[in-house]
Amino acid sequence: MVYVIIYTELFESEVWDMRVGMGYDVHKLVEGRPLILGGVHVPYEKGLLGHSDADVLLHAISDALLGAAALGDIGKHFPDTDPKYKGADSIGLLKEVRRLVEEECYLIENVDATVIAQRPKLAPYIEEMAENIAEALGIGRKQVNVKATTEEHLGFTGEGLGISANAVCMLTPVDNFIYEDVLRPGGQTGCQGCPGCQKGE
Ligand SMILES: Nc1ccn([C@@H]2O[C@H](COP(=O)(O)O)[C@@H](O)[C@H]2O)c(=O)n1
Ligand SMILES: C[C@@]1(CO)OP(=O)(O)OP(=O)(O)OC[C@H]1O
Repeated sequence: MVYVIIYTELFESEVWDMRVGMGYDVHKLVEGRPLILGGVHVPYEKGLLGHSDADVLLHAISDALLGAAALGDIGKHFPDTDPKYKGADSIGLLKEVRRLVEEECYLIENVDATVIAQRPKLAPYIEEMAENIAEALGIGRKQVNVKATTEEHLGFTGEGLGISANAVCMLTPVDNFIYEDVLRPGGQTGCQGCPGCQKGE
């Protein structure tokens, strides 16, 4: 009962500030470049063109996270005019996005993303992509979902001219977990009782 009352008060007092974010990115497919998606080198006759490694999936996820934390977008933090990011490994950029999000005292609840590619078949690589993303973000494997779809030969992705990706995420302020933990009957898990991430595991 106390649990319900305090939770109701949290909702009413705006402390319960969950945030959603969405991200979208697209890169052109060209010959002579490796195809990197979710930090996985996917064997294919073409790769994505970009200033960085052009990992369209990680860029969409980065933008979703930055959006949820009201931190702008990937281009603001890693400008494509900066030689520092030439050929950049987007897993490293995603880790930096995580740092920025955590600096704002948010925990990442989940990430869900879709890669839109007519070819190649991505199913064999999806698990490794999700594992890479979970590791870079310091969250559990079950907090990440990656999907792939074709666009039924329609439009620029359907014609194989490029690959795009969409992502959404949810963040929770660290505060909520402190309140939840105080109220949680029984045991405590994770760092100092915080159940929000796997940092201590
Ligand atoms: N590049 C892709 C695209 C799709 N898949 C998998 O195939 C399923 C069916 O795709 P549709 O576009 O016909 O809906 C999809 O759910 C994916 O599992 C893939 O592996 N690689
Ligand atoms: C990460 C960056 C760095 O140049 O990568 P790009 O390969 O330029 O990719 P894009 O998604 O067009 O923009 C994001 C850039 O900030």
